[in-house]
Amino acid sequence: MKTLEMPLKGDVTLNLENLSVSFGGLMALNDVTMSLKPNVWNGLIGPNGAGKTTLLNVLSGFLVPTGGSIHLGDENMTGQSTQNWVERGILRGFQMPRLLEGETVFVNIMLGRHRFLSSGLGAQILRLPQYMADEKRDRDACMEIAERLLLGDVLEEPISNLTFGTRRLVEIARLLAAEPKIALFDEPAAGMDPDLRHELVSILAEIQSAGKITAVLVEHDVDLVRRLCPVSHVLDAGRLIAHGATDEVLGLQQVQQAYFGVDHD
Ligand SMILES: Nc1ncnc2c1ncn2[C@@H]1O[C@H](COP(=O)(O)OP(=O)(O)OP(=O)(O)O)[C@@H](O)[C@H]1O
Repeated sequence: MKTLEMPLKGDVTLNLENLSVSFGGLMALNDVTMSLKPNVWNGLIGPNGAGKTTLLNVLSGFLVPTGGSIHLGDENMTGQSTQNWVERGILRGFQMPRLLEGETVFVNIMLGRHRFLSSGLGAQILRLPQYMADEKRDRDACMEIAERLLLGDVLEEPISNLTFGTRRLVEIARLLAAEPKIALFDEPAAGMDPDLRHELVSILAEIQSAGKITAVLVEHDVDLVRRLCPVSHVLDAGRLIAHGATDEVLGLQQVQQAYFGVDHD
């Protein structure tokens, strides 16, 4: 099977400094400092309620932090809109896929290409050459991604006809179609049947080993984190309690205690 080419490089470091998010009195993130290096896949793990989804929300502009800062290279991204995050190639998936239910699989994947449209509305309506060239480029890119994500046979199906697992594949295809520099995955394989899950993990491993994008993977399955992420960050009750090489981090007593409830004393 053809390997997916991801043309953009995740060439900038995302630095989070003393990041906090509070909901009333609850600190969902508490003074979190971490660095996401270019082209590295980062596991983001921790028990339920640790703050993982909150962190993804902050890193995609869905939530404004109550304290601290985020810099993408030299650029201050703190509190920027979702559109600004998308324009910089920082893109996220959701635990529950957010798709246009009445539209086809192909139309949904094509939405990922929106940020590459260089021609205006007038050119689209008149189908001017620049628009036609953009459209062909985008259709070709989407076809390739759809084929690799096993969606070739359902391209014309409306989303409402699909199983949950296939919806998740469509959302991941849309994310990849947008050529992310930094991809934020929120338990991408959760809820999939074992065969589909196996396929998806192979595809993610292929993209990871190509080394062209940075990723954050929120995941409860530590074997999957071990396979895909050389580096991991562990949150517990909003605090970053460990980070470093995944195998080392998972072996730490503090992490075992927080994550698995295992006490070595
Ligand atoms: N919009 C909100 N309003 C109030 N509290 C919230 C909100 N979003 C999250 N929280 C709380 O913030 C804390 C962190 O939640 P978050 O969803 O980030 O955890 P998580 O690590 O992703 O958990 P899980 O693994 O269960 O998905 C939890 O106590 C949660 O109840």
